[in-house]
Amino acid sequence: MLKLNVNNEVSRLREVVLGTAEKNGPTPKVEACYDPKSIEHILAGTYPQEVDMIREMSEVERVFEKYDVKVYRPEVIQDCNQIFSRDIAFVIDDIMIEANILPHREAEVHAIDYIWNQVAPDKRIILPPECHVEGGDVMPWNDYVFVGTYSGEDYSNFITARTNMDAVIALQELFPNKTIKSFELRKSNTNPRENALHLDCCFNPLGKGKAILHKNGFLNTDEYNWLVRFFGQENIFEITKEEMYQMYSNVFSISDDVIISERNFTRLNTWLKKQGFIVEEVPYAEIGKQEGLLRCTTLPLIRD
Ligand SMILES: NC(=[NH2+])NCCC[C@H](N)C(=O)O
Repeated sequence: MLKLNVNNEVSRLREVVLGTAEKNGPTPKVEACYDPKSIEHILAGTYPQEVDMIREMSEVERVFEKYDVKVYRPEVIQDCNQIFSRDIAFVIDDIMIEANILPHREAEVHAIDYIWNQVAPDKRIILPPECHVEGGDVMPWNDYVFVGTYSGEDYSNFITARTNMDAVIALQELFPNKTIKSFELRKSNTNPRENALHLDCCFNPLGKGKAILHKNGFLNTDEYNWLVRFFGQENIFEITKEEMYQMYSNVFSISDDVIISERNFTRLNTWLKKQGFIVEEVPYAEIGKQEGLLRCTTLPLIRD
């Protein structure tokens, strides 16, 4: 049996799922895409190649090996995009919740059934079907769980809106001892610079009390300000619209002081090092073309 344990985003990582770009298939048609950044790259002829993405992900695997982190990969499904493992399930405390993911991505979920089946049955949860939720929107943070959502009446028009209020309420019922704190995110199906696809596209809590934040990703200023107060203004690394587009907030913490980041994120990496973090820099720019980065490709199972 797998004894899961994830209470926050930064405690020392022991076991993790890393997505895969194997057999990702050819460049998709625009109509088959579910985020505006992928569409942009298809139209520009710069959509990432499978070989390049496989190479980038193996660099991340190498970093995990260096830190003695056990890595699981999803079972490969022919012609299926399985890069963003973050969204297919998530762990809070010792409970694994299978995501009620965008129907386009449904097939991805069962590629980790072999992990799911190792979790004690009373620790596996599937929320009712009306609860839409993806792991990129869910961040356990000790007594809190931060959740990105969109509750506009036009929710169903947004293929970029993945987590609804039904899920927020269901999570609160599931974890009565935690505070589920939700944040309304800005959504755009067409402009990636105005689209916070998931909470981890505009916010990431780090070790040492620090956090990365992008104000425009939030629809509600009070909710943004709540985070600023929670972490303290002096601990926030505020990113620009362009940096959000580059996925600066989507780094991944192996521990309180070790962070995996993209090697071209110069302004961020310089700041992180100045704060005393060890920054493991990897090439991930090809992965980034599909509106996800390091946090999105990982699904932590066990942290200390
Ligand atoms: N946790 C995340 N931010 N995941 C990014 C997923 C990106 C993927 N193209 C999608 O639209 O679903």
